[in-house]
Amino acid sequence: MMDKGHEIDASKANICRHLTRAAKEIPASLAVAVQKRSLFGKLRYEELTFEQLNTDSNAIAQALNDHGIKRGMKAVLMVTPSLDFFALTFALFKAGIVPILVDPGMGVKNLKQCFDEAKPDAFIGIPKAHIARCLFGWGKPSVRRLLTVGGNDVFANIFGGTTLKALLKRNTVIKPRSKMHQAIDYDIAKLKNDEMAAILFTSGSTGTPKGVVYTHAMFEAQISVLKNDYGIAHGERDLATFPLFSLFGPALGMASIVPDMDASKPITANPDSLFAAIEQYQCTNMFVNPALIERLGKAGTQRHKPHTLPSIKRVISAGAPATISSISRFSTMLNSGVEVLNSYGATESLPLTMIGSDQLMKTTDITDNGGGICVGQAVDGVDIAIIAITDDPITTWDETLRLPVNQIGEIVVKGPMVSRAYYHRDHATVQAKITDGADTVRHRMGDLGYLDENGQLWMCGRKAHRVEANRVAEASDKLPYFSIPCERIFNTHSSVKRTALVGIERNGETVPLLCVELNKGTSLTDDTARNTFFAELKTIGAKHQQTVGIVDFLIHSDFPVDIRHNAKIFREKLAVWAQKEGKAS
Ligand SMILES: Nc1ncnc2c1ncn2[C@@H]1O[C@H](COP(=O)(O)OP(=O)(O)OP(=O)(O)O)[C@@H](O)[C@H]1O
Repeated sequence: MMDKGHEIDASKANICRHLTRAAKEIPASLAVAVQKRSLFGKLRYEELTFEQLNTDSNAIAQALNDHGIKRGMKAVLMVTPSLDFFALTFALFKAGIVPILVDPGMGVKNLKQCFDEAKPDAFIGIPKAHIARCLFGWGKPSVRRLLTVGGNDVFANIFGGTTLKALLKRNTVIKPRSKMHQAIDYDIAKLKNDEMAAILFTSGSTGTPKGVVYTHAMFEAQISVLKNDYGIAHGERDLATFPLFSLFGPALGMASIVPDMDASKPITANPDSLFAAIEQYQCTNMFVNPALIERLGKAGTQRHKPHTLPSIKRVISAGAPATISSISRFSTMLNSGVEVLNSYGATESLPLTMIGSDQLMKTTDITDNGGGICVGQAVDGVDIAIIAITDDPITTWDETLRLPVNQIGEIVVKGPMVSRAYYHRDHATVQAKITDGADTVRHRMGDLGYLDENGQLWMCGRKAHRVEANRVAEASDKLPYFSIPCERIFNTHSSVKRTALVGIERNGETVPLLCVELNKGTSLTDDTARNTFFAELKTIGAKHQQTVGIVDFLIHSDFPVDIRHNAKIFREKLAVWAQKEGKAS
């Protein structure tokens, strides 16, 4: 499913071809705008056209080569979204240098592990990233080249590198940045379709983050989906709140408008900055994760005069499950007919399925009754199969592995955006990949779900979060307890904000236990109130086959969740806590 009409030659893959084409076809159009908030709160914007972005990235690619960072090397990129971030990333791709992209929100320990595994040759970062690199010894054994983005020469000298500005000045062919926007040619590296183009780390919600090997063919497939399935066209403007997705903008001929926010902590974003950026550039598209949908929806609707977003034609939500209530609230700011498109996927393969908000609303009843979360139909070119649940590796694909419709199992995907391996994680690769013929690899998502008779995928939680407990006699089957279906049943109680299912050991047996976070303002002050509440939960649980036997409850004041999405509950941590809290209710 390559870009229809633009089939790429297997020996000439490089997504930068889209940028060079846009620079020729729409040179003066806006490619990137970055919002900055001054100390006094005033907003201003820095901009690049497609021609400028193309020229800047050519110049930087040449300067990187002159600095000794060359094709095939790996470079950590820890630069906050800025004009430099865009120009640098495209420069790395143009030069065939492999960027290593990590989510800084994953924590210091995980970051160290990522860098130890990825063995970077170069480290490119803002001053803060270099300070952390020195403090924690990130990449120490392998890094030979350092580059500081922002900051000054004195700082760079202390931390052992040079600044991007100095590098560009030193290069005799290239003018300083302010005068840089003049034609500079660079011979773009042509990578084989299966050659490593980037390493992207997963967020590590079920363990240590894993480095996913990306190829240009995968990026090409993602661009095709965004064009064909999502209908993104040249000339659009995107409010880009996720750095990686913001890079696709210029490759799609769409301007990326980057708001002033910490992309690794979306819930700390100032909604007014985002609304101002949308207004300023009349954005047509928004790429936001569920945490931001929640934050913006609340901020926009809970004010004297509710905010509206009339320029927006499409909202893409991805990365974690969004709640129907937050989508409904957010949608009141949109023109009628504009939908929030919910995407399902993972770092290893994205996007895989999509469902519009109108259709999603109609699935509420099934979700509330334990049918899982509907994540929609597969996008063009993706094949979804459900296989029996096992933690064992599966080496070779066989069609007989497919389970029939409506049966819950592990979600397995095949398609051009599906990665083939983890970087230097052979064990994880064996656990997650299934060979299918000579060239194809299927990816086991580590998620559970089922396909219905209309080909819609329903997500039932992570495989690692299922609870294999002995079912009580009333249960009609011997299935494990699945996290999302069970939790969504209990979440219907009006005092519940969210719940998390865990397994605890009691008298040598695994017992399902439900951790409960109460709605803000709800407190159960005495034992009577608590017992009444637990009795109500028990009644709800007893009504559904999926939850029969869940009779242990614990109230937790604030669930541990990932910083980026504020939605991925760390059930592993809760399980340890619940085990200690012991015999509840
Ligand atoms: N629309 C969605 N609805 C429900 N869950 C989703 C959705 N989109 C993504 N997810 C969840 O997020 C996961 C992908 O997240 P990501 O690639 O960031 O890594 P992670 O799974 O959080 O980390 P790790 O694999 O290291 O544990 C999916 O496998 C799925 O569990």
